[in-house]
Amino acid sequence: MHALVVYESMFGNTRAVAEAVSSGLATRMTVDLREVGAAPDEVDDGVDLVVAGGPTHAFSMSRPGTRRSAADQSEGPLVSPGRGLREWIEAAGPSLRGRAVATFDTKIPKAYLPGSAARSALKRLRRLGCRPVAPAENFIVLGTTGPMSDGETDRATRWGEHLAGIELTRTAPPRT
Ligand SMILES: Cc1cc2nc3c(=O)[nH]c(=O)nc-3n(C[C@H](O)[C@H](O)[C@H](O)COP(=O)(O)O)c2cc1C
Repeated sequence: MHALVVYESMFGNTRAVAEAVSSGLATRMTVDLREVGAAPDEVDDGVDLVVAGGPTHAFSMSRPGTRRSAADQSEGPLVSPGRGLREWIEAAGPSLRGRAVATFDTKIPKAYLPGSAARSALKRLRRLGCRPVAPAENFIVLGTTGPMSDGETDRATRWGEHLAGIELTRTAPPRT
């Protein structure tokens, strides 16, 4: 079983979540972890599960303008200086059809900031003919540049373990 984990991150928080999810998946699967700029536009046939995550920007997945705004708020180079998750999903779309997928995001838990990159990504993936294996998952940051809320990376590892379990169960050959 093989998983592809694709993440977008401005300040490093979503990258930390993606690494933790990957370590959870790796308890039962081989894992290829890719920053979105280095993710393949043509997803290999051998990939059993695609997990995609990014930061919530303006209630959804990032856009060029929100990434420029993030760059203005950053003291150093961005983790994902190029394209975002939205653009990767569009590019990889044809090769994602029929795949098992799960999505996650990072976001600030404020009532005046509804919306979720993970939910938007899952909606788009479903329209492309993908098969979601879990609800969109949010991981909490305490401010725009972080840090992650206490315990969130551990929870991300457990979520990765959970996903690996779902996928293994669903694709296990029938008992004879
Ligand atoms: C331009 C911009 C817009 C944002 N909009 C939202 C939002 O609508 N809802 C939210 O919960 N967080 C929002 N945030 C906070 C991001 O979710 C936060 O920066 C991100 O989770 C940090 O992850 P990263 O270090 O991987 O980029 C926004 C951040 C930026 C820079």
